[in-house]
Amino acid sequence: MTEFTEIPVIRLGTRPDAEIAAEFRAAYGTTGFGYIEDHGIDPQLIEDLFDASARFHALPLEQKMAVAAGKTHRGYIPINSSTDVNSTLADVTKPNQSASFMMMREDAQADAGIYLSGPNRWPELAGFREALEAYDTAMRQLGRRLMSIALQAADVTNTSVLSAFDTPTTWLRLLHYPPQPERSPEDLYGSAPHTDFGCLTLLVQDDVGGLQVKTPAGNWVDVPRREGTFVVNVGDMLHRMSNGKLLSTPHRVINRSGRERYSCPFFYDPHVNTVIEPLPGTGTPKFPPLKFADFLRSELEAAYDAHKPAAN
Ligand SMILES: O=C(O)CCC(=O)C(=O)O
Ligand SMILES: [Fe+2]
Repeated sequence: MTEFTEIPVIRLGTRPDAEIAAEFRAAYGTTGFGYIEDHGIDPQLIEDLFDASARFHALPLEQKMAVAAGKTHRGYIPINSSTDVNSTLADVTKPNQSASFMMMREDAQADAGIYLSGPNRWPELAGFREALEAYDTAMRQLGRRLMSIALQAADVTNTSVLSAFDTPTTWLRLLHYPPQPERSPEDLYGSAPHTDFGCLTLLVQDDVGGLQVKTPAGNWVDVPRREGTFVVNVGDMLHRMSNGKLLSTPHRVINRSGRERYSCPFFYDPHVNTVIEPLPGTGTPKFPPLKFADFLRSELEAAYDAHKPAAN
């Protein structure tokens, strides 16, 4: 694998997809991360989202716990309630030092045949739901465009898998990282080393910093905010679909800035009942087929207290 020292920048705009796909292939075949600029998302939507996030996290704990996330993974996920024990990247024993609000796809009701389906849990906070829904709608379009580019980048010859994104699995996560004490233990993380488990992650963050990406040689490269861009990375499912051509790169967050840090990743994934396998055109399959729901269940049950089989 090729060592890297910085995160590449890819401009979308109105350039032909084939041109963008070539750059995508170069970036995601080596770093697995990129800054995507000229992406067409209205900056006002992002401003409103951060405003909604700050107002939510500032609520009294009791009000946040009133919308605590359960087995459908929607609502408030308090600090110290998830530990990346499945990580093969570090011996993770301490829970992540972050709290978050999770919005997923809005389903009228939970369907037993569709893992994680159900309605969102909304706090009583003026304009909150509206801000998240407007952002989610815009991001789905960008996610879809980037998925299509990613498939071209991986030489996929039959793109019928895109229909698995007609009813996508989406996760909009409003993360809050309190400052970690200067002298906190080495293995205490805002977010422990991990890879993302889905297809694409599109992240906006404030200017506090703390996100780092691991290089093949084991170095950690900082990924600071770059104005007007999203940090976009490939997850484990797209890695498999591309037959390993696009990389799902380990990353982590350590907030030793002394300041509060806010970030908002949007995860764009296929329907949970999709079978994930190397796609036509990508070569001799290096991965066996896998149902996305089965993979998600094992990941969430291992990491999140609310998903442990004994929890309700
Ligand atoms: O907060 C960040 O910058 C990254 C968060 C992250 O890696 C995740 O939620 O998967
Ligand atoms: Fe991540």
